[in-house]
Amino acid sequence: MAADTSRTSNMSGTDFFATQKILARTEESLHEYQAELELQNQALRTAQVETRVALGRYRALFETLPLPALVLDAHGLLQEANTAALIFFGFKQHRQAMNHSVFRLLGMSEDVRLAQTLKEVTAERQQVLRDWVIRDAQGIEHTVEGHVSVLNATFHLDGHRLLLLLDRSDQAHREREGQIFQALLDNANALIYAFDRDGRCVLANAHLAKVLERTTDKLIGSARQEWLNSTELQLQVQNDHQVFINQRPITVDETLQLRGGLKRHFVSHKFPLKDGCGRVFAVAGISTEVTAQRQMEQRLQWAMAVFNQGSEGVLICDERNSIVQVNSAFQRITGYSEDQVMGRNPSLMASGRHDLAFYRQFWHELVAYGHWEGEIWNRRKDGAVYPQWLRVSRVSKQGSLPGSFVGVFSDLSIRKASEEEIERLAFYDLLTNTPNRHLLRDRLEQAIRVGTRERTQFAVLFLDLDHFKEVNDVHGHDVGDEVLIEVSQRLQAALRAQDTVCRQGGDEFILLLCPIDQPGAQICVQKLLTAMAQPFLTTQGELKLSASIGVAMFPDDARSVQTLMRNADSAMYEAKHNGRNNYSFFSADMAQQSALRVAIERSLRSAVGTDELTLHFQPKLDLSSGALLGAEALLRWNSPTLGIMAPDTFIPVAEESGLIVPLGTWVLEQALAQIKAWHASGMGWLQVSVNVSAGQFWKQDLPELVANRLRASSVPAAMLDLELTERVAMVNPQEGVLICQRLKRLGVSLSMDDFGTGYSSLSYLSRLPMDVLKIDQSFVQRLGDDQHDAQIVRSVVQLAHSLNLRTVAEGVETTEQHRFLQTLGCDQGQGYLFARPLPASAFAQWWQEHLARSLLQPFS
Ligand SMILES: Nc1nc2c(ncn2[C@@H]2O[C@@H]3COP(=O)(O)O[C@H]4[C@@H](O)[C@H](n5cnc6c(=O)[nH]c(N)nc65)O[C@@H]4COP(=O)(O)O[C@H]3[C@H]2O)c(=O)[nH]1
Repeated sequence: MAADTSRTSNMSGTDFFATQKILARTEESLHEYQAELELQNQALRTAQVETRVALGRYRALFETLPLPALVLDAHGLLQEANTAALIFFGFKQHRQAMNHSVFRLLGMSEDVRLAQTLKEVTAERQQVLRDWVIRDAQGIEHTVEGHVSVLNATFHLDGHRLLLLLDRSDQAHREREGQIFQALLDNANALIYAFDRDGRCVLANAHLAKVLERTTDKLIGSARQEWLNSTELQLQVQNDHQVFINQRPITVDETLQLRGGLKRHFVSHKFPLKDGCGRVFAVAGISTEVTAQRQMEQRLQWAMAVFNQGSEGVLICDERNSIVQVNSAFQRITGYSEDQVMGRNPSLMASGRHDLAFYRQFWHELVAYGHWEGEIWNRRKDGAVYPQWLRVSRVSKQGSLPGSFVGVFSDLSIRKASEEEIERLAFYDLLTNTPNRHLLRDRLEQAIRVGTRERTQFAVLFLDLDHFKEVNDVHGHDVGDEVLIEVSQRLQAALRAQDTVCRQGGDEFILLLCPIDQPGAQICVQKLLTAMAQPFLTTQGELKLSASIGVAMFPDDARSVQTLMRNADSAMYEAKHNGRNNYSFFSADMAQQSALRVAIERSLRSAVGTDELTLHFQPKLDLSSGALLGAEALLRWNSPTLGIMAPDTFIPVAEESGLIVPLGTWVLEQALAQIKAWHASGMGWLQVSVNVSAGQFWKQDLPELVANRLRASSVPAAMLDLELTERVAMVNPQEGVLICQRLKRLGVSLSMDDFGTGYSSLSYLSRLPMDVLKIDQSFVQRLGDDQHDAQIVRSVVQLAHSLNLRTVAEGVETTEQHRFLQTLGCDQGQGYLFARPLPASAFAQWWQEHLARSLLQPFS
């Protein structure tokens, strides 16, 4: 300025003024410039303030960013790091972070990607590194997004990169959860689903879609009635409803049966799905298929039913032989409940009947062959020992399943009892419980085998009680049974244990004394007769009995069962014949008689209906007037092989063999034919008596037969008289009375033959509708000699008359007898004195002569 002023003093005024002017303008300009400069300074200061404010704001912004932010140079060295970044990477101070390599911070694994990104990023194009897993200072992994951008010049950081790390861990976590959930859904073997309040499907997994043969998309939003039947639908809706209402999970059994398909079973766990406000918006379910289990359970149930309902007991033991299971039959048979045997050894039921060797063998077979079967005796809980049929099998260990023993058994006691009962019925006499003839036969065969081998002797005894039938008739069958039981006991008591007492039927016993010789047998027989002679005490009082015994010895008398029996029978016959209460050893004579009986039976069988058989007739006369009142038809047999056979010989054989029935019918027909023939020949009607034996009376419908033959012959019934011995009707008195009454109703006459020889009950006799009593010839023939017999005949006559019966005396041989009988009041007589039995023609002649005689001289 001073330089300018000196220059101005040397100048002209104009110049001066000019200069002054210039100076003034310059000053003015300077002022303006200064003002402008002032303004500019002002603006600059303002700008600086603004910049500082902006920088501060940005700094603050940078600092307060909630995510780590790093400013990197082109080499990846840290230039700036906000507080979040410092914390994240563990820097205490800003200084520490400076020039730190970002690669070292973020881990080598992401080097390449980061380096590439730092290179490729431009101002125009930000780069994002996704799914970047980095670790913070604590080593915790974070899934981040790295946003990389280029900073512009404004920040005086040209070419620097800003790296923002956005933590996406939560999102990644959620996404992973979602993926896991989806994977679970897709891979679950259960049905997973959810239904809203309207019953629409809001969730369905792949398995459900597969089961329903639909896609998941189609299932979502659809209603389940589209695939469920009404029953299943109702149940599922109910279940869901329960969850909606109670808001608590439930576990239920559900089924699903698609059309035509198998019914599938599920166990469904259902639970409520709630929204953020706790409201249930759907019910979800996880249904696990249990079809196989249910089928298994069903099979198990069936198996258990079979297990428990069978009649055989079952027990299962584990490897240590402890009981692990038993069935109902086991409990029923053994009496032990399940609790009482669980864990116990089956030996608790051992009976003690088997020795150690038995059980050793049992275990040996079970272990060696895996099976044992046989009869074993065990003890029930009540102590009773009983037989079982037991099958035990060893079940080998299978995988994790331990081995076991399975025992199946049946109670043999009932079977054994029935077998014993059957044996008893088959081989024992029910009344006396002694062996019957079948068992005796068996024992006899055995005795023959032993006797033959060991050359020993034995005896077969036939024992028959004398007049036993009368015990039955008089005292009833119950008393008869009492006596038979007592007899069998006495016989057994009198003999040795190895001897056999067999009731053959009726009052016949067969005894096998083995071994024994003849003198020994004789002693035994005496003992037996003595035993029988003791009085029998019955409910009806004391009874006296005797027996007749026949003995056959092995091997002297016979070597076969049949012959031994037959010979003992013959000997017994002989004993009876010899006066009862007696015994007889078999002899050759008896063998002949026995053979004769066989021959008679054989010949008689072929004689019926031939002229070998004829009828003879013996008259019956009125003892006072001598008038012919009737005739008795008596059978005669002239056998071409055996000769003339007496009725007393062949009638018993006919009775024993049953031949008496056809034979008796033939006699009846012949007698009726003869009556008719005599009537036809002009001799008038004559009553003819026909003998009827027990076989005829009981083994057929006699009244029916008689009615039939009377009708066929047209003979008046009154012309026929039937002679029955008192024993015949008394076999069964009640029934006998009925049969006699039926016969009487036919109009025939009935005579009681051989009266006095039996032991009739008079009370029954009085009920029999008889017309005539025939006094046995044994009484008649002793008349005059024996006062006692005379007394009997008198009593019989009186009895007969009191019963309104006529009397006929048989076997009248002498005039003394005739007279005596007359004095005794007997009505009629029959005997050699009047006539022998005559053939029909001879009888007709006798009849005519008798008529003529009686006309000429009255009977005396
Ligand atoms: N000692 C002697 N005997 C006399 C006299 N008068 C008759 N007799 C015999 O005495 C038996 C009488 O017959 P019964 O007592 O019915 O006894 C009969 C009868 O029980 C039975 N009988 C005969 N014929 C038949 C028949 O057709 N059917 C049946 N079931 N039995 C018959 O055979 C038995 C024996 O008959 P017979 O030998 O003909 O024997 C006859 C007869 O010949 C006499 O004065 N003295």
